[in-house]
Amino acid sequence: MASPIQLPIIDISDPLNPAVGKDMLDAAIKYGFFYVHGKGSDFSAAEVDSTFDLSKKFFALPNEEKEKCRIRTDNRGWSGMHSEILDPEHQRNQLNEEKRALNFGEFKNGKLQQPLPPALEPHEGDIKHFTNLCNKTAARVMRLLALGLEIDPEFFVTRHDASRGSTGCILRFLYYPSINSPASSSYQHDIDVRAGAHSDYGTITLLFQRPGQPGLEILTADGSWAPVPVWPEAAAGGIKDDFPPILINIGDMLSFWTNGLLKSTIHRVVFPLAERSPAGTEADTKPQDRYSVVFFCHPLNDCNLVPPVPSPLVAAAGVEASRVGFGGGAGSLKERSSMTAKEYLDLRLSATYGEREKV
Ligand SMILES: O=C(O)CCC(=O)C(=O)O
Ligand SMILES: [Fe+2]
Repeated sequence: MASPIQLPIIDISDPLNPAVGKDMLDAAIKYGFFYVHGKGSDFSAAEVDSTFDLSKKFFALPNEEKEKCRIRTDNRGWSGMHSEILDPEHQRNQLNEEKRALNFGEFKNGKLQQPLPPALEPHEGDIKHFTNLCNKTAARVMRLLALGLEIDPEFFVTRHDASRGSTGCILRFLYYPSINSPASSSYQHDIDVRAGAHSDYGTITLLFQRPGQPGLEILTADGSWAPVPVWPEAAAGGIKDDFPPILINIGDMLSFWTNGLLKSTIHRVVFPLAERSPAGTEADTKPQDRYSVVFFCHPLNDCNLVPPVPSPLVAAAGVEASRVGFGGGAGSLKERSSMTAKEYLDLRLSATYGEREKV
């Protein structure tokens, strides 16, 4: 297995700094992944902590409670184990996709458009607040990417402005039980993963992780899997964050929209290496549950992704778009005169959740 990858950590406190935009763009082209410091983002450690507390509270509820908000075709709600197969070609064992998720969709007049279990109802405002912060920090990142691309810094922000219509944005709580939990006791490390290899569907994704709960890996250019540290070493120097830096990745839609210039990198979540040994042989290793909080950013539903982003860099890149938009069958940009964000997302979701309508 590859050693942990060292991704750049970017200070987004000034979202109109062109030099920072260039650094961010370089990382988006090279890795499709980078961190941003919590300092200079819109989040405080307390806001991140309390969101993880809420997630823990939700997943600890009895299943009958969670059943009330089971996920439907609109991609909102709770999914228990094995209801999402991200990598159907390679996953076959029952333990695959050993994760639980709760997806929150859009708010209208301050209200979520989906049922919540009673335990979460008093926290609807907190969830809205956290979603707003995600949108604000995403806007910083999008302004910087636009600067890097040498286009109007508001290009992406106006096309993601939820006050102008509906978007496919999702805030997601994830919970992966540890390897020692009864459900995962038949674990086989060569085929069992927590979340299968996939790329994200939207434009950018924000990922919040907890110290001591690693597991994310990205597929590198040489075809090996590289672990992505929760708290990268470089973060220790310079800016002192009080929660792990936020990991940002480019999704398929932004890759498609930039004609493949920005990279949508395949990633997965595994049981950390130290845990993948027979129980009892690694005395120091305490298997950990993993909680993560993810925000998938999507443009307005009717935003047209064709023609591509009007950047001289996109035009100059001349990427042949035969497989841009991995996984969704989006095909070549050249074959389509129009593709809205909603059409694109529907293509991706039907590939991942094909069976859900029958549940
Ligand atoms: O939990 C994680 O670290 C990543 C989750 C993820 O990649 C996803 O939900 O798309
Ligand atoms: Fe992902």
